[in-house]
Amino acid sequence: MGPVPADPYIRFAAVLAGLEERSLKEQRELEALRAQGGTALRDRAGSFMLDVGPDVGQLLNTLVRAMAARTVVEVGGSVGYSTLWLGEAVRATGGRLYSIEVDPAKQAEQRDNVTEAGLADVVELTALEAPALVPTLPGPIDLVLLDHWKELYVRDFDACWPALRPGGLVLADNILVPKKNAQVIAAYRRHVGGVPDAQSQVLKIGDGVEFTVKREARPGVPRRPGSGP
Ligand SMILES: C[S@@+](CC[C@H](N)C(=O)[O-])C[C@H]1O[C@@H](n2cnc3c(N)ncnc32)[C@H](O)[C@@H]1O
Repeated sequence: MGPVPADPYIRFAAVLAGLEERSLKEQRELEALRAQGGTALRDRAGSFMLDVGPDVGQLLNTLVRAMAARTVVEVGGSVGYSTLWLGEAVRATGGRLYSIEVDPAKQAEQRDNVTEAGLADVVELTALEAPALVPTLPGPIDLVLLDHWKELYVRDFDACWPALRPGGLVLADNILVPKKNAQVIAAYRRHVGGVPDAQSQVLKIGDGVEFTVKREARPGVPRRPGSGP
């Protein structure tokens, strides 16, 4: 590594660019494995970044800034691509990002990337799963990103929801792609659609992101039509 640039944004952008280059290469490898068929893809899938991509990454950064989010939870940090986008924004809001990654090899890479991007002081990396982490947080959560194994979305939505502030957001990635998750994603959307103070909408960005905002409590007022699937 050469001399560390003084401007924190340049450090962040340089690490991000390296990860985007790696992601493009990995997408070509993933396509080749998919074409091979059998278990080739399943056997190797755990070693890929599987990142949200630049459009969703930038959206995450914009939302944290626009909401002045101070407590942000990421479930599924991988090697740190979305972590960097969220982390750069919480540095601007004076907040803190809690990023969960349960794979030790990925978390080690994530730590290197977060440190190299100059974000180690605002990003807390943990292997505590969401139901264990949430009770330890210092205050209400402003924003949650769910981007881990899809069969855990319901469990971890339920872990975060009671701690989310009114007006807070849960974002769930991979709502439209890959199609192999369609059933488990449909079950997640049905679950969230049944939560009385939740209002959801899917955006066709990246692999499809469901936004779920926590509505303010208004006893006796029925849920808005069209909220949820
Ligand atoms: C799709 S990748 C995350 C990509 C990342 N958000 C990005 O944009 O770079 C999913 C990650 O979730 C992690 N994971 C699996 N189960 C988890 C759990 N219970 N809690 C947190 N992360 C988990 C996997 O190890 C994997 O690295």
